[in-house]
Amino acid sequence: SQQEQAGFEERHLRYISLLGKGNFGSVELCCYDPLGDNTGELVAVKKLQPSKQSSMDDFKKEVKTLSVLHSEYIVKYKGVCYSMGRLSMSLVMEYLPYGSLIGYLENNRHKVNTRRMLLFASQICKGMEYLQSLRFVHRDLAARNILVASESLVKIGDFGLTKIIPCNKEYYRVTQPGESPIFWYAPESITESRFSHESDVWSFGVVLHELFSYCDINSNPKRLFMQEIGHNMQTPSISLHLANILKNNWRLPAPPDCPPKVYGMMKECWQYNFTERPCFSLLGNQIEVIMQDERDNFKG
Ligand SMILES: C[C@H](Nc1nc(-c2c[nH]c3ncc(Cl)cc23)ncc1F)C(=O)NCC(F)(F)F
Repeated sequence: SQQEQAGFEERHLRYISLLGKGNFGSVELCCYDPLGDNTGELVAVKKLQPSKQSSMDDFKKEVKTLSVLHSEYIVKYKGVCYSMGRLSMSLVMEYLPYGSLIGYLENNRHKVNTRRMLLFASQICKGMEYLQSLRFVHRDLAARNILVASESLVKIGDFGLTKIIPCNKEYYRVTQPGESPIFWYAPESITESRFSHESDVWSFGVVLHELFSYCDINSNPKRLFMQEIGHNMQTPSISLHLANILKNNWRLPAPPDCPPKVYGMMKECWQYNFTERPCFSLLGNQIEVIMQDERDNFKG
């Protein structure tokens, strides 16, 4: 849009409320009202906390990533807003009124049945398939990073850790440890910092688990893994323990009332050997088949 070219002017951005905080800064709900007559539009503004230069570089990369992504299953980038004389910048995105998937599932358990969850899962799958087609590795696929656009549409909403896989390789190796969401990480990501489309598939399996657990705090992946690890505390670091139990083939248990075929799909995503994990297009097809079964059974 012409707005993207021009950029958003800070003086027309009116703060409404804080939507949430991340380890980068915060996201605020604002009204962009250049005419000053309240005909403006609601936008989500991601403000970088004024900190070390590196986060500004990461932030610029995130803006670059988001600005090339065009998919109905990915939150829309609208532009940037410079302030403090181009010293600080904010990322302006579409505002999704239903909020993050975690909050939505907690408050709408009654409205979300198996078919609705499978619809959400297939949309996340399609978003990831699109991301993979551009050689992006998300590295932070989790329910907390999925946004709800409507009762029948979810979008991938955060690309803070997304990296591009170099052309001559099939994976991305990170150096900086940062805030690692290790309970969503594939074993090779925990032990070798190796990230790939296959490690994104592992995380997708964990998102499926969160979905079918209604993001219930008691079945949160971190809590379930820590319960398992807690029983055999030996090595000092949690990530080594986690890698250990995964190597010994312990996996998150099936969520209550989870359809067996869906739990089977999770287990496929959690194959220890990344070459044996399904790809997103195969997962997308499997979900469509289960959705059809659910429709048939539903008719009874
Ligand atoms: C830190 C911010 N946290 C939150 N954001 C929102 C939100 C509602 N509506 C939104 N519309 C566009 C955006 Cl970008 C965010 C929201 N709601 C609750 C939050 F805790 C965030 O970006 N979370 C990552 C992701 F967006 F993927 F959920």
